[in-house]
Amino acid sequence: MSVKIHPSVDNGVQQGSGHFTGGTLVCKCSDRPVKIGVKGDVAHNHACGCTKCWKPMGATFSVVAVVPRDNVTILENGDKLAVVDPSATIQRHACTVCGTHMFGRIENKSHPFYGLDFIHPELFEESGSAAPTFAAFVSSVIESGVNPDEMPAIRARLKELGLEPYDCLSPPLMDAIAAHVAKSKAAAAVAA
Ligand SMILES: N[C@@H](CCC(=O)N[C@@H](CS)C(=O)NCC(=O)O)C(=O)O
Ligand SMILES: [Zn+2]
Ligand SMILES: [Zn+2]
Repeated sequence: MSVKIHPSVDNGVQQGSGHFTGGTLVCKCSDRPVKIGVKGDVAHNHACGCTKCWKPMGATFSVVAVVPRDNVTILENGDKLAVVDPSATIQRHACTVCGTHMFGRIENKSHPFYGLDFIHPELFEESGSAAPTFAAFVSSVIESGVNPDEMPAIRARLKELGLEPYDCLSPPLMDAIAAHVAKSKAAAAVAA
């Protein structure tokens, strides 16, 4: 049985054009779709295996990337949006009709990723945005019902696709989080 990761990578990872200038994310509704404008290219695009990130039907992983929050605008039918879990760090604004997550926003100003919104590049009407480069929260797919015995094949497939698997985030992102924490602690010590 072939291992399915996500429809946008199962036939090979499509590289970005390198000059994507932005586009429109569109939900799955045929009537009054939600449209979100995004300026510029995405960064840190990756497959995420966590239970919270939105996945299309049949996908084991989500594909999710970040963009500066100031580059994200609700263009059409924003009245259909609602936050999935207001208690979550990432406030995922989803279409209440089709369930598609349109953007996830961090409102906690002291969070290491404050200022970035999480989006799903497969929802772009336009092609060419930067490709995924790693896989995060890989072990978490077990929480969604994947048999632990399948994990070696899933990790092998991710590696074959060039998506290095990590059970948390990639080393550069973990380093960025730790650097933010260290800086905050140093600032708190000076203020004390
Ligand atoms: N094992 C957990 C991991 C959840 C998790 O920590 N997800 C990461 C990656 S998206 C995160 O930053 N979550 C913050 C949030 O969901 O608000 C799950 O699968 O539910
Ligand atoms: Zn919708
Ligand atoms: Zn996730």
